[in-house]
Amino acid sequence: LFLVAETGFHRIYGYDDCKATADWLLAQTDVRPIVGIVCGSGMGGLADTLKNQVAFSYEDIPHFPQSTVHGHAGRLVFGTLKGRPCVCMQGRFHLYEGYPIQKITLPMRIFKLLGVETVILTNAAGGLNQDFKVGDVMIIKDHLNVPGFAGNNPLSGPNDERFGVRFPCMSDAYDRELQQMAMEIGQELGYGDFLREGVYCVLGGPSFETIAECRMLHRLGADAVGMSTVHEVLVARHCGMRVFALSLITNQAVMDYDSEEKANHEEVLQTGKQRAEQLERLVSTMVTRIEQNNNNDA
Ligand SMILES: O=P(O)(O)O[C@H]1O[C@H](CO)[C@@H](O)[C@H]1O
Ligand code: HPA
Repeated sequence: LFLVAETGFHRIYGYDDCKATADWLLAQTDVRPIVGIVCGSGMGGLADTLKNQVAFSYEDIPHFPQSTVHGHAGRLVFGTLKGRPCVCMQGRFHLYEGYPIQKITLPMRIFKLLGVETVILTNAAGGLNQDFKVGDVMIIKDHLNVPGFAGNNPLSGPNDERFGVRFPCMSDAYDRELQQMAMEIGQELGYGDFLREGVYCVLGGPSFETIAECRMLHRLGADAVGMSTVHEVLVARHCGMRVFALSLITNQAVMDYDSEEKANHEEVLQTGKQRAEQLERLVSTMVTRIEQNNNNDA
């Protein structure tokens, strides 16, 4: 049994497996989602705001990985946000959980085959930009893919043209219209004081960064650092979905040897709770304004 589980863990799933999972899900719900949402650490409350829910535990979904991190419930929730059909991952997967990088991102391809056109990703991140405060929400405008520098890219391996091209462009990874829309909605909702934009840097984790690493990343142009999202963005863009992503700055990255601060996951989850309601309002308002069939040129 152990051997079977081990083999399953490392198997790379292809188009037919993704299609089988998508068809399995579509057979069990009438919801036909046009927006897919991924909840970051401590931000799973977003999924609870969906109406007319049909929810699946990850362990019941064929080929789906399991959530292993506190703050990631492990449920795929279908439903509507202000009348718009959505699917929401209440819990995501990370490299440090030990999954192959292609498996972490498998849900993006399933989203695509469910009919999703726009993906909204949220994450918890450490603030590197010295102007950022804990509780700030950073609209991601670009990323630094550090694991990718070492060849750790979910698009490595044979390319299946049914999903996308061998060499996808990433200079337009984060949809500019959606960034603009988020800024406008944020202003309307009175969130201007804590709404920022910037560059997100992904690392492998699970250890938090050293002081020297934070200083280096900041100098390289990163405004926030985390352990997720970028892999999902690469796969979502590869198969032509529009992407919007935001980071909740849950802690200030430690950049100073005199600091007594220590990064910890409890603080990350706690900050998530404090901003939960505003994040939910921002995302649900965005969903109501996202037009259908906007990604045909992608
Ligand atoms: O990126 P999300 O899933 O929000 O989680 C972030 O929070 C955890 C660390 O506290 C890491 O997993 C980091 O990536
Ligand atoms: N570093 C990396 N990942 C994180 C952090 C951090 O400081 N905070 C939340 N996720």
